[in-house]
Amino acid sequence: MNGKLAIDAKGLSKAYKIGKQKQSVLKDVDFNAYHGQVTMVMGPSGSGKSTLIAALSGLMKPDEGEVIALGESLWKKKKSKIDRFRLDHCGFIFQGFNLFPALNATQQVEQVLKYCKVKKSEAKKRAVAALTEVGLEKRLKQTPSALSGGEKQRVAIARALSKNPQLLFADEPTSALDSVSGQVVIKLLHRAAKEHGAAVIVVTHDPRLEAYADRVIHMEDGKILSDHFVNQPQDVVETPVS
Ligand SMILES: Nc1ncnc2c1ncn2[C@@H]1O[C@H](COP(=O)(O)OP(=O)(O)OP(=O)(O)O)[C@@H](O)[C@H]1O
Repeated sequence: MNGKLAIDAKGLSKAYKIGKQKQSVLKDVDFNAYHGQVTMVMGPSGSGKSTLIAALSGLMKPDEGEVIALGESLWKKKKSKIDRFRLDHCGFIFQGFNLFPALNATQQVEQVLKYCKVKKSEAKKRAVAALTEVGLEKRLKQTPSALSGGEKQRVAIARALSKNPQLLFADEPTSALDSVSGQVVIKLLHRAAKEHGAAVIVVTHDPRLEAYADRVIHMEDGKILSDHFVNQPQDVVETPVS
């Protein structure tokens, strides 16, 4: 599985209307990502990184272009099927953790598995296993208010990993964290790629994360400026950037 194409997008364009003006945010972008790799998307604020992730993950329909995700044309599906695809195959990690304030760490993970129609007893086992994998086996019963920022982000990662997603999207996952917690988080994302075979796509401003990337893509003004493999795997051929 590792080294196989997971997502392949061609000609993505998106413009937002602000009053009567149109702002082009993605301009004919081609993008792909491979199983088992951490692909980092970097670039200045407003360059279109989050919009790209939204188009790749079925959260926001691009005006033009196609996304082939796990061999299926994402935007040709009905909305309900896109939602199902996201639930079944995609994990998300955001800067703000997005945890439910009233639920403890185990319940945060169980909740998502419930939406994925995993049985209650199985969900509990998987939640504990995922939280143990991120080193939170002693914090299973804590609610977010009793957890540090780094621990909250680890709960969010456990929640994403518990579904064993083939596509893992992280948008600025370390920007609210100190450098030690940030490193733990990126190491976990790296492990998700190497051990679970996920295609991990990380949007970040944080240059320290580059050390853990297999590939670094730079965006500017809605376009991809550069795309290079850092640790070139043998069975992947570098794609030229037009
Ligand atoms: N829903 C929206 N409506 C209107 N404009 C939007 C919307 N979402 C994003 N934009 C604009 O599109 C541009 C690109 O936004 P995007 O969030 O994709 O960039 P980014 O590279 O992720 O930026 P940042 O690093 O600051 O998060 C920005 O100018 C932003 O203001």
